[in-house]
Amino acid sequence: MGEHETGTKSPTGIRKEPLWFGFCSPKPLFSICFATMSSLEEPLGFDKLPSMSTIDRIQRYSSTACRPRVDDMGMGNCWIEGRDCSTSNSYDEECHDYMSESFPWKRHSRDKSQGDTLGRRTSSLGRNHVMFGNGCDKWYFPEHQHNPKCNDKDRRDTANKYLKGLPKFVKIVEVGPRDGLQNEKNTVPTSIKVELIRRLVASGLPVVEATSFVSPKWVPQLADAKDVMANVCNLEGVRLPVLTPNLKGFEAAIAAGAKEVAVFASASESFSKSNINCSIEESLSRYRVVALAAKELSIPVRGYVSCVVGCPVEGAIPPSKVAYVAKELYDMGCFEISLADTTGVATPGTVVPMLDAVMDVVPSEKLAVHFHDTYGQSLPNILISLQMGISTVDSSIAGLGGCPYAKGASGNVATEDVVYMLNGLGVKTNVDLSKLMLAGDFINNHLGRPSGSKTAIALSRVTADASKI
Ligand SMILES: CC(C)(COP(=O)([O-])OP(=O)([O-])OC[C@H]1O[C@@H](n2cnc3c(N)ncnc32)[C@H](O)[C@@H]1OP(=O)([O-])[O-])[C@@H](O)C(=O)NCCC(=O)NCCSC(=O)C[C@@](C)(O)CC(=O)[O-]
Repeated sequence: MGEHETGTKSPTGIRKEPLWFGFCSPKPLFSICFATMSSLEEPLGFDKLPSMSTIDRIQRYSSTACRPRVDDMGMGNCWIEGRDCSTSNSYDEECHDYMSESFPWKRHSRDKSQGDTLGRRTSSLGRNHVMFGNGCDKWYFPEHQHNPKCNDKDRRDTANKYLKGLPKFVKIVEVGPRDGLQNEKNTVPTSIKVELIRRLVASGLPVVEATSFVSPKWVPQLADAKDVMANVCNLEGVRLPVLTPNLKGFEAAIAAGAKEVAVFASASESFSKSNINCSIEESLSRYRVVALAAKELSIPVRGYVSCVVGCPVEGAIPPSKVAYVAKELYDMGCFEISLADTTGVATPGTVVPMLDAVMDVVPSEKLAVHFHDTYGQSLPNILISLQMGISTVDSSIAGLGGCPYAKGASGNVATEDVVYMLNGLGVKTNVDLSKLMLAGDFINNHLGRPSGSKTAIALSRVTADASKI
């Protein structure tokens, strides 16, 4: 079936006007000081330590907490679980030992005062290695073995138990300029989109989905796709895929300079109809035409499956249906299939069976996950996906996004939050979090509202506090 033949079919059903879920009232702009970012930009993973003032606070708190029996504390134990600090309400030697032994930052603070060994160690470990499962040489605390009180093996075993199998590197596919901005109530000017893409690229992101070559009637926010591409298509060191719903979109994308495209199917019949105005099978026929044309030009095609867990109309989606659509996309030549929880209803409990079904038919290294954060489940969903062997994650700067055709869906998981978590896990991304936050700050300033990233909000508060000291 020819593409245009398919594309001119009369609307089959429940096409609706776009539904907007953006924020309403502009808020005061953020002005973020990054002067001290370098020491604050990473989560406290095993290889990180808090500032000395934080250590002081912890010590102060522990000293007052180590007090004699207090009725409302029940058994008279120290607030520190399992320790009996029953002798004094002053700083207690026993508790001090306990703190020294149990919390890595105590040892780190000692190291720090002894020189820059720790600094060198953390920067060499940095985000580039997963520390679990490969033997003692990669353990975070080399000094640990010299401390007779430390039970190194136990901790290694615990880390192995919970974190082994995580990938060493996660490829982040930034979808903010497309998935994020397609859902904005007010169309963002082309120049702002272009600058956002440039800033995202500058942060080290390897893939930035730039725009969509879809009908401007349905997604007017991205009607400037051609102009956006004209300004970014020559950026180096990054891949800039664009969405193409049919051959018309594909041809326009290639003419505009796109070197990679993405097609988007759905595991929900209803969502397929409301999003692209055709059935799942019709969409797959269109995409086969696109995939064929792309193959002739050696253009890589990414495939999306939407509604992989739930659909706003149909409710729960069976994993077998997701697997079917994913396999069809894979078989037609998509080099990667992104599994999208369009409305953000997934939890790890539903992600596992869905991924399990898809992995039966598509290799895990060809899969990506794409979570929306409607219920705040994105990070646990990503973590469980990584544990299951996924190493490509879609996310959106500042948590921008949503789908005009998915009522109630909130933005994508924020890229800053994903990078922060991966940094904390020691998983490499090659993304510079402080530069990423500058990109987020840039678009938030333009949109006139705070970031949708918890990490960005927290780090900007911390830096603001630090700048007052
Ligand atoms: C698929 C169509 C085009 C069908 O649109 P249609 O109206 O059903 O079909 P049509 O083929 O009859 O076309 C109607 C008009 O659009 C034009 N047209 C046709 N194709 C194109 C094109 N490529 N670019 C520009 N114009 C196009 C076509 O030429 C015609 O123009 P007219 O004669 O009326 O002047 C339309 O429904 C559409 O553009 N849908 C896109 C919807 C969209 O972008 N949704 C958001 C994507 S997000 C998503 O899917 C989820 C994802 C990926 O983010 C993952 C997740 O979280 O789930």
